[in-house]
Amino acid sequence: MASTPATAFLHNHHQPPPPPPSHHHLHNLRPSTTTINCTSTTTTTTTNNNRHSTSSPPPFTAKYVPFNSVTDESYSLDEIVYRSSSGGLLDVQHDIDALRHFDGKYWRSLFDSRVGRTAWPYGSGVWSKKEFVLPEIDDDDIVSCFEGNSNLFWAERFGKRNLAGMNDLWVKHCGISHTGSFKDLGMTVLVSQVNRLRKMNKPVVGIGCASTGDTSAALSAYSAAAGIPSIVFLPANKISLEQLVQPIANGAFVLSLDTDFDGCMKLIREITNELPIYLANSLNSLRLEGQKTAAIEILQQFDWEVPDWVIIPGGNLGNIYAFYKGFKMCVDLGLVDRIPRLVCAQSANANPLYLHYRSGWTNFAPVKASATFASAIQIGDPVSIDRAVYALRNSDGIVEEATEEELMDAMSAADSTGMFVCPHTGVALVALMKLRERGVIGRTDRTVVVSTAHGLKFTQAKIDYHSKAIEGMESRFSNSPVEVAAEYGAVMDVLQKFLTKVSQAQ
Ligand SMILES: Cc1ncc(COP(=O)(O)O)c(C=O)c1O
Ligand SMILES: N[C@@H](CCOP(=O)(O)O)C(=O)O
Repeated sequence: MASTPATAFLHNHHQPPPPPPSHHHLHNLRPSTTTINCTSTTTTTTTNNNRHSTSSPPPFTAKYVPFNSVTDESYSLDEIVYRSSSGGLLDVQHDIDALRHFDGKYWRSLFDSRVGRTAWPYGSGVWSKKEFVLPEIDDDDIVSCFEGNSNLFWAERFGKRNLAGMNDLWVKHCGISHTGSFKDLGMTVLVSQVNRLRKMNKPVVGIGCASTGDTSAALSAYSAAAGIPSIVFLPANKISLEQLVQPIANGAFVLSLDTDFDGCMKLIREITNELPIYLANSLNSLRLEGQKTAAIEILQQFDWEVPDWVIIPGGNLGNIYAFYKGFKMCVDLGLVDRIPRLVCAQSANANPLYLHYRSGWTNFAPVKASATFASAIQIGDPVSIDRAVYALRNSDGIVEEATEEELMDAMSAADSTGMFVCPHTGVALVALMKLRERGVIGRTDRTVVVSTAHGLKFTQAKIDYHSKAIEGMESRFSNSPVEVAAEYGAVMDVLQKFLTKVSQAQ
């Protein structure tokens, strides 16, 4: 493996020069396949002997274009722009012809060669796919916490017990991550690009977002790592304490606003148009470039076999499109030959996409989202509605919804098989159960449920469930602590009863 130890510390300039321990140096090594540098024009060979081009590849590039529209309009990624000239969404478009200079086998081997390594920045699950993400950024400008590479967990017991023997069920734990949600995947890309823009003296004083708790946590952590001020707009009393403490601890400027997420989103859009604050919500298509790597990672974890179904909880609806985009790019570049069917799962209390789907995609109307235990998806007017509809229509997709009782039961049932998932994952599990019951998803279909946040962010919801404190909810999987006197006899008594009960059940 080629390394540049003498200059290695330069590649992680947010940290002090490295002390002697070798792991710090390792963390900053250049990649082993430096020959596929994003701007390389030299003859290319690889260390793994896959198909390689003997002619010079053109540089890999990407730009903003209007989303799903045929036009000449485009913008450099170094411009500060969130909307097309007609006010529509933007998309990051890669030079696919340049990437096609290499075949699918080449890209698969390259990405596989980077997994689990410490070479800066390719050890990150996002930056291991740098050429598909932000090909032109300098490695020194990247702000990464080595996000991604999350566990794709075989949910064997949940499948057997709760889905009548479904045996090829997987949970992609995107929430087991630096700040506890999938938002890290997109935020590393956005904050890295802002870091670059600031070095170019572009007018960015801080980065801002509206949030239901996870975007704000990721934004404040990555901004703090880069030394960039962050500003977060939170709907007062609508996010969990664990989520609230994250931006506070990371030193963000936190505004608690007497409105809901949709109200915060409207305000941040207006304010980022006026002040030198860069918008970090997924309206900004840069975020989706990072989030799409979760889809590529799933393919990689299945040795580049394509699952039949991927089920994703949806709120502001950027992520469902990010997954579509990741899968589609792998088809376009020959890494795989098809995409999975996508399912978007919503809380019945915040279900504008579900209603739109049920209307046959005829008329979209925002809703007033009401309180839900899946609080991070309490969103009634999703900014990425057009992206979501596009993703679902092009993947033969389905939208499902889950009631409060359904989602809490599903979350708790999953926890009782050894997971510790968030309520949003509960929403996705309900969608799976409904589609299995209707026979849409088959018993042997390979299915991935995307778990979007860490369960530890939602402890109050779990405590309320297990203590049967939720009005009108049976809490059928509750498991509350037994209060018992600290005496040998009392403890023996309850334990004997417990052991009798469990042996009868076995
Ligand atoms: C935990 C969690 N799950 C799911 C979502 C939905 O993602 P998206 O807004 O991209 O649809 C969000 C945020 O909205 C979230 O924070
Ligand atoms: N759940 C999100 C809502 C905002 O979504 P975004 O992807 O558009 O930033 C959050 O955690 O804030």
